[in-house]
Amino acid sequence: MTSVSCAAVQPYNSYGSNGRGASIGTGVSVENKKEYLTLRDLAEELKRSSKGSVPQDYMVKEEERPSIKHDEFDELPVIDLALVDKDRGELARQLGEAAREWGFFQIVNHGLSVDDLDEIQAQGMKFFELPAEIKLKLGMQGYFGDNTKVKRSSLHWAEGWMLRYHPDNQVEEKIRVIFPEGNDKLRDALNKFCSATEALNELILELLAEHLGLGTKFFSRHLNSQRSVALRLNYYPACPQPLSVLGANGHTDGSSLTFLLQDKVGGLQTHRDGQWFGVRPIEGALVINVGDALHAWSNGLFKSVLHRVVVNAEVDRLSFAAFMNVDNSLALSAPDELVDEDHPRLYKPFTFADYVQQVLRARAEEKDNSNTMMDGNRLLAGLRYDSQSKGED
Ligand SMILES: O=C(O)CCC(=O)C(=O)O
Ligand SMILES: [Fe+2]
Repeated sequence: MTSVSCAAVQPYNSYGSNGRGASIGTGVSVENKKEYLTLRDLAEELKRSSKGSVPQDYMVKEEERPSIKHDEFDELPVIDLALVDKDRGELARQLGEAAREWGFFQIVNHGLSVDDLDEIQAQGMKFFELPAEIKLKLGMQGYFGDNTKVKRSSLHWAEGWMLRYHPDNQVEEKIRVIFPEGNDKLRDALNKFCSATEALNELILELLAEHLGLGTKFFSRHLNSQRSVALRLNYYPACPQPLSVLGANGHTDGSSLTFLLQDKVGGLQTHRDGQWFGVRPIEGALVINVGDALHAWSNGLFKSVLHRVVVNAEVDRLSFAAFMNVDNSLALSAPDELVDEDHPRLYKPFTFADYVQQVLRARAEEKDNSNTMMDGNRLLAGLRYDSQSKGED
């Protein structure tokens, strides 16, 4: 895979800059930004020195500032996957309704135990706790958190580590960059999370197809050797001014489905009926959301919902996201079964590569760093039949 298609795996997290750069602004007492190589270093310094304030560059616009705190939650559907053996039809109904109504849901009894999840998170946290010089060895392609360069990730008050899992599993190779002698525990943790979520992805795509009355393999048939999976570890250090920053700006994912393991802290928020709602951390659960690819493929029936991350002043937060993407060349065309007079075909058939072009075009046109740029509805607008769009050429 080329680096472009690697970027394609998750447009929000992988493309371009949020334009804010990472230089230390006027608001911080820190003179030399190079002393604080990573965001974690800067956050640690702010924790130590009570006079420090968040650099201007990290502050978000007034209208984007969080109004709901990291520990205020709404109830998303929680779906018990153990139903698969008892009543597959009922499980398909629950998943389908959640994907249509909410675009976000949580699953329990999915096969990864609480101990497995704790171990995965412990290994992930150890990565972010490494000295800056070691993390920086990964370079700007996959590690987001270098404070000395213009920030290339749209994630904001966050460090991130992005690796490809399919095709060609980069886990071992990337681990060797930071641990030349290898690190079996970290490798096993990352591989376990990805392989388990890949299997769950296949099952859930099958159940969602069944819910829509399509052949079981309608969405999952592309999961062959060309399938595309990326892993992202997100680390959000505690921030002394949590209401002035965002851990992640509002965005949708480009995936078909995204599987998220969040820790106990909370901070993920979804947009619903014009408001933001916090996603409650549930021990042992995984959060799943529909991405832009599945939204378009289901003729808009499944929702790709805007989400963001808020941070807090007390405690760092960690999350693992596995993005289940579609192959660049796969034509995403809604099946005839989902099209009738009341549900006209919304999108022209497009490939994921076309979608990536849309994202790049939108980013190039981005003038004001507005977070709505990352809204799938806007990104996909040029691919709609009813658009007057510039996206047709
Ligand atoms: O950390 C989270 O809760 C969400 C992260 C996210 O949305 C992403 O990485 O795309
Ligand atoms: Fe996301």
